[in-house]
Amino acid sequence: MGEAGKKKVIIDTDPGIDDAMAIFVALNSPEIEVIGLTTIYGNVYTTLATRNALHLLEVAGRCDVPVAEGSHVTLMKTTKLRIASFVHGTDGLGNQNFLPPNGQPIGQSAPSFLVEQANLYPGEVTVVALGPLTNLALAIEEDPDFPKKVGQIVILGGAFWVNGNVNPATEANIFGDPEAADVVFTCGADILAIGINITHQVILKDADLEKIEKSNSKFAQYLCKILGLYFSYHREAYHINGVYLHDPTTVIAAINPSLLTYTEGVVRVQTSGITRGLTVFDNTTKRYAEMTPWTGKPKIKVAVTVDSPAVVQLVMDRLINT
Ligand SMILES: O=c1[nH]cnc2c1ncn2[C@@H]1O[C@H](CO)[C@@H](O)[C@H]1O
Repeated sequence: MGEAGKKKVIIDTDPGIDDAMAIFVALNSPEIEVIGLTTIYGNVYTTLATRNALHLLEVAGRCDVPVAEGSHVTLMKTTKLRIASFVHGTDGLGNQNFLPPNGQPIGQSAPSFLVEQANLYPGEVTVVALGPLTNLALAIEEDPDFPKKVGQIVILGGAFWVNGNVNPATEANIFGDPEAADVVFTCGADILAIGINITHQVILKDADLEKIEKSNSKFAQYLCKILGLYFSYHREAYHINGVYLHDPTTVIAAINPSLLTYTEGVVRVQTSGITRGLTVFDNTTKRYAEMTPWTGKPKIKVAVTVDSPAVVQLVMDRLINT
């Protein structure tokens, strides 16, 4: 049943510790109605992403939210995937080995679910994409009018004007399926890309974790169990006493875009060579002498600044006050 006045949101997710935080923030945000989760590989394989999505909905007491399983392979049908279990644990949720969920995904595939919902509520569905963009590229393949029917796509992906987190060139979600990312970025939909140039400014610190530990909220209690591994990974890999809030920041961008600023231009994705997965932004101010692969492609919004304290505060509020 639709909830009047609320933005309808589908979260495409590969849970994932920061995905768990993002899903909880979304479920506890009165501005939006989460109408479904779709799953994808990235932090874990897709089968485990589906299991974790169902599990997180059970933890939240929200088994009414449908889960549609997504692609197990890239757009080019590659089965050789890069899975970030070294960031999230082999179970994707901090190596806690929770009991399997009771729920089941719906029969429909993630791309079909995305197409169906965009047709049901034209212009009204926001897709928050937290993993590689395969499901969205497949939705566009299934229905070429999907970009016109979807409301907005808010993407956690890319490293704009900064180094990547997989290698100096590329960010993990884009690296996961560069061909899909190039299809999505150039599809003509209203797209807001949140790259790690933004999310590396939004850090949940040790002191925030202590506040979460003291909270009695069910989300906070649960997150205490899974956040330890994420903190130790960041200490080791980035030498920081805190964790980057990649996925929660992206959900906040869908809820309250005024906490970020953005610029507009054309984004293409490098699909070969040592820079495979690189996101290259054309600000479209230069009139190049020749046609380029960017020429005539639709512009997207790319976030350039973020009010980090406000985002962290909002994430904390939504996790602690339940
Ligand atoms: O070092 C890393 N390698 C691969 N994936 C990472 C790393 N750090 C974070 N993430 C995961 O990739 C997305 C953001 O790029 C987030 O989902 C984050 O959890």
